[in-house]
Amino acid sequence: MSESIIVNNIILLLFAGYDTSSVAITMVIKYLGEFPEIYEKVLREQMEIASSKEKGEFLHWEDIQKMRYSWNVVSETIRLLPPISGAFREALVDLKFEGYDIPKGWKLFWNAPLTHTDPSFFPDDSKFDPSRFEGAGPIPHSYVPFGGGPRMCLGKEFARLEILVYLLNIVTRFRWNLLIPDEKIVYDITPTPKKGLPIRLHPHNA
Ligand code: HEM
Repeated sequence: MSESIIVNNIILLLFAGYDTSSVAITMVIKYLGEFPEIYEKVLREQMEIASSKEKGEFLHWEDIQKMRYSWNVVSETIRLLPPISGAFREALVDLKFEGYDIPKGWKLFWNAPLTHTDPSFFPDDSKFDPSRFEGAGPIPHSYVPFGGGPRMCLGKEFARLEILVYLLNIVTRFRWNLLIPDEKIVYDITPTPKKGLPIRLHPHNA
């Protein structure tokens, strides 16, 4: 393997493993700032888990499994603002799709934001509604923030762990408000708040 391929793989791993989760956390902060009633539900769930711990006791795997509502909120966040907008696949055979002929060997880009806002899968698609993920949740391949198939994100469970642990730590300490309500989000590879999403933190015990 050439040095440039090794360097490229390392850079990709750093991006895949760091920017994606940090963008997801940023967007959760945005939505929780926008929807105080959803923040309250997350706080209640996280407080229940935090208060079941002795002082200084670490979180356990079972605690993460109890963060169901919180994960539904994260899932809805990355439905509306997926950290990665898609990836490439190669057509292994000639195929037809929606009236288009796609020859074998062509490269295709599957698009997460478009898939996630298809109203036949997600009625009232622009509404932030974590209850979409209750029960069986969306049908397979209609929800693809981590991709799908054999090349699906291999860091998904690690990402879930770090996002939920972060959420517990911030929500049990602070409320916050967004200093620029309706701040524009642009896709600059990943979704990026135009002005850096400034917030004001309010400690619970102030
Ligand atoms: C919210 C966080 C994350 C999101 C939304 C995300 C999303 C994705 C997506 C969409 C793909 C392409 C999958 C496909 O083509 O089907 C991918 C691939 C990948 N992700 Fe993630 N990812 C996240 C976190 C992570 C983390 C934390 C790591 C590593 C610690 C990681 C490592 C990778 C790697 C190595 C691949 C390439 C897998 C392959 O080609 O076989 N990701 N990710």
